[in-house]
Amino acid sequence: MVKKLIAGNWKMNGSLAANEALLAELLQGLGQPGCDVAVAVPAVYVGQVQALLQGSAIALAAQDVSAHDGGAYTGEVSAPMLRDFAVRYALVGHSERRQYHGETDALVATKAQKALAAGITPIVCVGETLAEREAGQTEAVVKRQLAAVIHAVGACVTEIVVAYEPVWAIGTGKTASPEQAQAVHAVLRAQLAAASTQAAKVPVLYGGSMNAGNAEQLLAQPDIDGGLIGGASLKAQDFLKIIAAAA
Ligand SMILES: O=C[C@H](O)COP(=O)(O)O
Repeated sequence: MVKKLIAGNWKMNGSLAANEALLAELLQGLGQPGCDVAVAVPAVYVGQVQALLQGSAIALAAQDVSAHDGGAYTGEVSAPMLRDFAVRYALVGHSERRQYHGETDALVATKAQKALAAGITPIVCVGETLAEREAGQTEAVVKRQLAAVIHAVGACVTEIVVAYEPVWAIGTGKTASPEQAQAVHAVLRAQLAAASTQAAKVPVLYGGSMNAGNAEQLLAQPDIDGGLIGGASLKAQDFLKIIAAAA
Protein backbone atom coordinates (compact mmCIF):
# COMPACT_ATOMS: atom_id res chain seq x y z
CA MET A 1 0.00 0.00 0.00
CA VAL A 2 1.25 3.50 -0.87
CA LYS A 3 1.90 5.88 2.02
CA LYS A 4 -0.63 8.66 1.65
CA LEU A 5 0.51 12.17 0.75
CA ILE A 6 -1.39 15.29 1.74
CA ALA A 7 -0.08 18.32 -0.16
CA GLY A 8 -1.35 21.85 0.36
CA ASN A 9 -1.25 24.22 -2.59
CA TRP A 10 -1.26 27.78 -1.32
CA LYS A 11 -1.61 29.12 -4.88
CA MET A 12 -1.00 32.92 -4.99
CA ASN A 13 -1.80 33.49 -1.32
CA GLY A 14 0.31 34.42 1.68
CA SER A 15 2.68 37.03 3.06
CA LEU A 16 5.76 36.78 5.26
CA ALA A 17 3.59 37.25 8.35
CA ALA A 18 0.71 35.02 7.23
CA ASN A 19 3.04 32.17 6.20
CA GLU A 20 4.79 32.26 9.55
CA ALA A 21 1.51 32.20 11.47
CA LEU A 22 0.02 29.41 9.33
CA LEU A 23 3.08 27.17 9.63
CA ALA A 24 3.43 27.81 13.37
CA GLU A 25 -0.15 26.65 13.93
CA LEU A 26 0.31 23.68 11.62
CA LEU A 27 3.55 22.53 13.22
CA GLN A 28 2.07 22.93 16.68
CA GLY A 29 -0.86 20.65 15.84
CA LEU A 30 0.95 18.16 13.61
CA GLY A 31 2.86 15.82 15.93
CA GLN A 32 4.08 12.74 14.06
CA PRO A 33 1.76 12.57 11.04
CA GLY A 34 0.76 9.12 9.79
CA CYS A 35 1.16 10.26 6.20
CA ASP A 36 3.52 12.38 4.13
CA VAL A 37 2.75 16.10 4.22
CA ALA A 38 3.89 18.93 1.94
CA VAL A 39 3.07 22.55 1.22
CA ALA A 40 3.48 24.11 -2.24
CA VAL A 41 4.27 27.78 -1.73
CA PRO A 42 4.69 30.77 -4.05
CA ALA A 43 8.26 30.84 -5.45
CA VAL A 44 9.11 34.09 -3.68
CA TYR A 45 8.52 32.43 -0.28
CA VAL A 46 10.47 29.23 -0.91
CA GLY A 47 13.47 30.49 1.11
CA GLN A 48 11.35 31.69 4.02
CA VAL A 49 9.35 28.46 4.20
CA GLN A 50 12.46 26.29 3.88
CA ALA A 51 13.82 27.94 7.03
CA LEU A 52 10.51 27.63 8.89
CA LEU A 53 10.15 23.92 8.01
CA GLN A 54 13.73 22.95 8.87
CA GLY A 55 13.70 19.66 10.80
CA SER A 56 9.90 19.34 10.60
CA ALA A 57 7.73 16.58 9.12
CA ILE A 58 6.43 18.91 6.39
CA ALA A 59 8.17 18.83 3.01
CA LEU A 60 8.58 21.88 0.82
CA ALA A 61 7.00 21.95 -2.63
CA ALA A 62 7.02 24.43 -5.51
CA GLN A 63 3.92 25.29 -7.53
CA ASP A 64 5.70 25.17 -10.86
CA VAL A 65 9.13 24.64 -12.39
CA SER A 66 10.73 25.88 -15.57
CA ALA A 67 11.19 23.63 -18.58
CA HIS A 68 14.67 25.18 -18.94
CA ASP A 69 17.82 24.68 -16.87
CA GLY A 70 18.91 28.32 -16.97
CA GLY A 71 19.53 31.31 -19.22
CA ALA A 72 17.46 34.08 -20.74
CA TYR A 73 14.01 33.07 -19.45
CA THR A 74 12.82 36.10 -17.52
CA GLY A 75 10.60 35.28 -14.59
CA GLU A 76 11.26 31.55 -14.64
CA VAL A 77 12.60 29.45 -11.77
CA SER A 78 14.62 26.34 -12.65
CA ALA A 79 14.59 22.95 -10.96
CA PRO A 80 18.23 23.25 -9.80
CA MET A 81 17.37 26.63 -8.20
CA LEU A 82 14.48 25.02 -6.32
CA ARG A 83 16.71 22.16 -5.27
CA ASP A 84 19.09 24.72 -3.70
CA PHE A 85 16.25 25.37 -1.24
CA ALA A 86 15.63 21.68 -0.53
CA VAL A 87 12.39 21.65 -2.52
CA ARG A 88 11.17 18.04 -2.50
CA TYR A 89 8.13 18.22 -4.83
CA ALA A 90 7.02 20.49 -7.67
CA LEU A 91 3.54 20.70 -9.15
CA VAL A 92 3.57 20.44 -12.93
CA GLY A 93 0.61 20.98 -15.22
CA HIS A 94 -1.78 22.37 -12.63
CA SER A 95 -4.99 23.25 -14.47
CA GLU A 96 -4.49 26.93 -13.62
CA ARG A 97 -1.14 26.80 -15.48
CA ARG A 98 -2.71 24.94 -18.38
CA GLN A 99 -5.67 27.35 -18.50
CA TYR A 100 -4.09 30.76 -17.83
CA HIS A 101 -0.59 30.17 -19.19
CA GLY A 102 -1.35 27.92 -22.14
CA GLU A 103 0.75 25.03 -20.87
CA THR A 104 0.58 22.07 -23.22
CA ASP A 105 0.96 18.37 -22.47
CA ALA A 106 4.43 18.49 -24.08
CA LEU A 107 5.56 21.41 -21.92
CA VAL A 108 4.24 19.73 -18.77
CA ALA A 109 6.13 16.56 -19.70
CA THR A 110 9.38 18.52 -20.10
CA LYS A 111 8.82 20.18 -16.73
CA ALA A 112 8.38 16.76 -15.14
CA GLN A 113 11.66 15.63 -16.72
CA LYS A 114 13.51 18.72 -15.43
CA ALA A 115 12.19 18.23 -11.93
CA LEU A 116 13.25 14.57 -11.88
CA ALA A 117 16.71 15.43 -13.21
CA ALA A 118 17.19 17.79 -10.25
CA GLY A 119 16.01 15.24 -7.70
CA ILE A 120 12.58 16.81 -7.27
CA THR A 121 9.42 14.69 -7.41
CA PRO A 122 6.96 16.12 -9.92
CA ILE A 123 3.31 16.09 -8.89
CA VAL A 124 1.72 15.74 -12.32
CA CYS A 125 -1.74 17.30 -12.38
CA VAL A 126 -4.38 16.02 -14.78
CA GLY A 127 -8.09 16.67 -15.04
CA GLU A 128 -11.00 17.40 -17.32
CA THR A 129 -13.11 20.53 -17.64
CA LEU A 130 -16.86 20.46 -17.11
CA ALA A 131 -17.46 20.60 -20.87
CA GLU A 132 -15.12 17.64 -21.40
CA ARG A 133 -16.88 15.62 -18.67
CA GLU A 134 -20.28 16.39 -20.13
CA ALA A 135 -19.04 15.34 -23.56
CA GLY A 136 -17.95 11.99 -22.13
CA GLN A 137 -14.26 12.76 -22.64
CA THR A 138 -12.98 12.51 -19.07
CA GLU A 139 -11.06 9.28 -19.52
CA ALA A 140 -9.55 10.30 -22.86
CA VAL A 141 -8.42 13.69 -21.51
CA VAL A 142 -6.71 12.45 -18.36
CA LYS A 143 -5.10 9.54 -20.20
CA ARG A 144 -3.74 11.88 -22.88
CA GLN A 145 -2.33 14.25 -20.23
CA LEU A 146 -0.68 11.44 -18.28
CA ALA A 147 0.57 9.63 -21.41
CA ALA A 148 2.69 12.64 -22.38
CA VAL A 149 4.51 12.49 -19.06
CA ILE A 150 4.86 8.69 -19.02
CA HIS A 151 6.37 8.82 -22.50
CA ALA A 152 8.83 11.57 -21.52
CA VAL A 153 10.06 10.16 -18.22
CA GLY A 154 10.35 6.47 -19.24
CA ALA A 155 11.52 4.24 -16.41
CA CYS A 156 11.33 7.18 -13.97
CA VAL A 157 7.54 6.86 -14.00
CA THR A 158 7.83 5.21 -10.58
CA GLU A 159 9.35 8.45 -9.24
CA ILE A 160 6.38 10.68 -10.01
CA VAL A 161 3.20 11.55 -8.13
CA VAL A 162 -0.07 12.01 -10.04
CA ALA A 163 -2.88 14.33 -8.97
CA TYR A 164 -6.35 13.98 -10.48
CA GLU A 165 -8.03 17.36 -10.29
CA PRO A 166 -11.33 17.71 -12.13
CA VAL A 167 -11.25 21.36 -13.20
CA TRP A 168 -14.96 21.78 -12.41
CA ALA A 169 -14.28 20.86 -8.77
CA ILE A 170 -11.40 23.27 -8.15
CA GLY A 171 -12.27 26.14 -5.84
CA THR A 172 -15.96 25.69 -6.61
CA GLY A 173 -17.08 23.78 -3.54
CA LYS A 174 -18.28 21.03 -5.95
CA THR A 175 -16.33 17.93 -5.02
CA ALA A 176 -16.28 14.85 -7.20
CA SER A 177 -18.16 12.14 -5.35
CA PRO A 178 -15.90 9.43 -3.93
CA GLU A 179 -17.23 7.08 -6.63
CA GLN A 180 -16.60 9.58 -9.46
CA ALA A 181 -13.07 10.22 -8.21
CA GLN A 182 -12.33 6.51 -7.67
CA ALA A 183 -13.48 5.69 -11.21
CA VAL A 184 -10.93 8.09 -12.72
CA HIS A 185 -8.22 7.04 -10.28
CA ALA A 186 -8.70 3.43 -11.35
CA VAL A 187 -8.20 4.47 -14.98
CA LEU A 188 -4.99 6.31 -14.07
CA ARG A 189 -3.77 3.38 -11.97
CA ALA A 190 -4.31 1.00 -14.89
CA GLN A 191 -2.43 3.35 -17.21
CA LEU A 192 0.48 3.50 -14.77
CA ALA A 193 0.43 -0.28 -14.39
CA ALA A 194 0.68 -0.67 -18.15
CA ALA A 195 3.78 1.55 -18.07
CA SER A 196 5.57 -0.13 -15.17
CA THR A 197 5.24 -3.19 -13.00
CA GLN A 198 6.18 -0.92 -10.08
CA ALA A 199 3.32 1.51 -10.76
CA ALA A 200 1.49 0.50 -7.60
CA LYS A 201 3.95 2.66 -5.68
CA VAL A 202 3.00 5.85 -7.57
CA PRO A 203 0.67 7.89 -5.35
CA VAL A 204 -2.43 9.16 -7.13
CA LEU A 205 -3.84 12.14 -5.25
CA TYR A 206 -7.29 13.70 -5.54
CA GLY A 207 -7.71 17.49 -5.67
CA GLY A 208 -10.80 19.67 -6.02
CA SER A 209 -12.64 21.11 -3.03
CA MET A 210 -11.28 18.46 -0.67
CA ASN A 211 -11.95 19.67 2.85
CA ALA A 212 -12.16 18.61 6.48
CA GLY A 213 -15.69 17.31 5.95
CA ASN A 214 -15.23 15.15 2.85
CA ALA A 215 -11.59 14.04 3.10
CA GLU A 216 -12.22 10.83 5.01
CA GLN A 217 -14.67 9.43 2.46
CA LEU A 218 -12.50 10.38 -0.50
CA LEU A 219 -9.35 9.00 1.10
CA ALA A 220 -11.13 5.71 1.87
CA GLN A 221 -11.32 4.88 -1.83
CA PRO A 222 -8.89 2.14 -2.85
CA ASP A 223 -7.03 4.16 -5.49
CA ILE A 224 -7.00 7.57 -3.77
CA ASP A 225 -3.59 7.87 -2.15
CA GLY A 226 -3.84 11.38 -0.79
CA GLY A 227 -4.95 14.87 -1.61
CA LEU A 228 -3.84 18.09 -3.27
CA ILE A 229 -5.63 20.74 -1.29
CA GLY A 230 -6.06 24.38 -2.23
CA GLY A 231 -8.41 26.53 -0.16
CA ALA A 232 -8.53 24.25 2.90
CA SER A 233 -4.72 24.21 3.14
CA LEU A 234 -4.78 27.90 4.07
CA LYS A 235 -6.62 27.14 7.32
CA ALA A 236 -4.35 25.24 9.69
CA GLN A 237 -7.09 23.44 11.60
CA ASP A 238 -8.83 22.29 8.41
CA PHE A 239 -5.56 21.10 6.90
CA LEU A 240 -4.72 19.24 10.12
CA LYS A 241 -8.09 17.47 9.98
CA ILE A 242 -7.39 16.33 6.41
CA ILE A 243 -3.96 15.06 7.47
CA ALA A 244 -5.60 13.17 10.34
CA ALA A 245 -8.13 11.65 7.92
CA ALA A 246 -5.26 10.30 5.80
CA ALA A 247 -3.38 8.75 8.70
O1 LIG B 1 -4.15 22.43 -6.19
C1 LIG B 1 -5.23 22.36 -5.61
C2 LIG B 1 -6.45 22.26 -6.33
O2 LIG B 1 -6.49 23.17 -7.38
C3 LIG B 1 -7.69 22.23 -5.50
O3 LIG B 1 -8.02 23.50 -5.03
P1 LIG B 1 -9.28 23.65 -4.02
O4 LIG B 1 -9.01 22.68 -2.91
O5 LIG B 1 -9.26 25.08 -3.58
O6 LIG B 1 -10.48 23.26 -4.80
